[in-house]
Amino acid sequence: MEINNLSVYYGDNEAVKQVSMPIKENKVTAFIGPSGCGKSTLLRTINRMNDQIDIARYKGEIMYDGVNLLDKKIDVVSLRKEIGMVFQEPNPFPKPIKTNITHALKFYRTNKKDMNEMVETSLKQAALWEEVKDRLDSSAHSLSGGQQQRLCIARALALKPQVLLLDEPTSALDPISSAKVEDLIIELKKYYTIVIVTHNMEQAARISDYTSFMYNGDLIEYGDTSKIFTNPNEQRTEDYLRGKFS
Ligand SMILES: Nc1ncnc2c1ncn2[C@@H]1O[C@H](COP(=O)(O)OP(=O)(O)OP(=O)(O)O)[C@@H](O)[C@H]1O
Repeated sequence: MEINNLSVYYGDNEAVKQVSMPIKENKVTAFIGPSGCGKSTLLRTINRMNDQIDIARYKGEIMYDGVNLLDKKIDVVSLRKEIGMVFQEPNPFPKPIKTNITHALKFYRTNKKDMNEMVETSLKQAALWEEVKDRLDSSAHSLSGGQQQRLCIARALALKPQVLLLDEPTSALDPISSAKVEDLIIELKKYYTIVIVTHNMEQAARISDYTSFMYNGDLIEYGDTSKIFTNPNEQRTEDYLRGKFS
C-alpha cells in the first residue's frame, strides 16, 4: 500500500498534511506522535471510516493493489472486509461469543458448516480459542477486557482481511492482557499487514517493523523502527522519544 500526498480535513482544519509513506506487506507499521497529531485520522482514512463524518474530506490517494482506496466509486463495505479495524475500547456485540464471529460472516457467506469452522479458526488465530471453546454461547460481555479485545480481533479476522488497522488496541487493557495482544500482533503479521496507532513507545519499539512519527498533522519521519528509536534523522523525533514533549 502507498499513501501519496494525503491530506485530510475536518472543515478548514487540515488534520493530516500531505503525508506520503508506504505500508509494507506482512509488516507492522506503527503511527506515533503526540495527542491530536493526526494518527487516528490517518488510520481511519485507510478504510474510509471518516466517510461517516460530514465535515471530513480528503485530497491525495491511498493506492492498494493498483486501486485508489479514496476513489468515490469504491464499495466501502467490501473495502472494510479487506481492511479490518479494531478500536481502542473492546466493543464486542452484547451477544454470545460465537455470534460475534458469525454475525459478520452472514453478510458474506451462506454455508453454515463453514461458519462453525470459521468461528474456531478465527478464535484460534486470535489466541482465544482455548479460553472460550467451552463457553461459546456465553455473552461476550462475560469475558475480561483483554479477552474481549482478542474477540474483536477474531471478529475482524473472520472476514479474512488482508490488512488490520489497530487504533490503540491495548490502551484500555491491563499489562498482562496487553502483553497477550502484543504477542498476538507479532504472530499475526505472518499473515496480515498491520498498522497500529499507539501512545506506548515501548510497545511501538517491541512490535513494529516501521514507525511513522507525526506531529501537528505532518509526517516528520518514517523509517525502520530500530533506526527511528536509536538514531532518528529529525531532532523533533528524538525530542519526542526522549520525552521532551508529549
Ligand atoms: N470527528 C472530528 N471532527 C472534527 N475534528 C476532528 C475529528 N476527529 C479528529 N479531529 C481533529 O483532527 C486532529 C487530529 O485528531 P486525531 O484524533 O487524528 O489525532 P491523534 O493523533 O489520533 O490524537 P490522540 O492520540 O489524542 O487520539 C485534531 O485537531 C482533532 O481535534
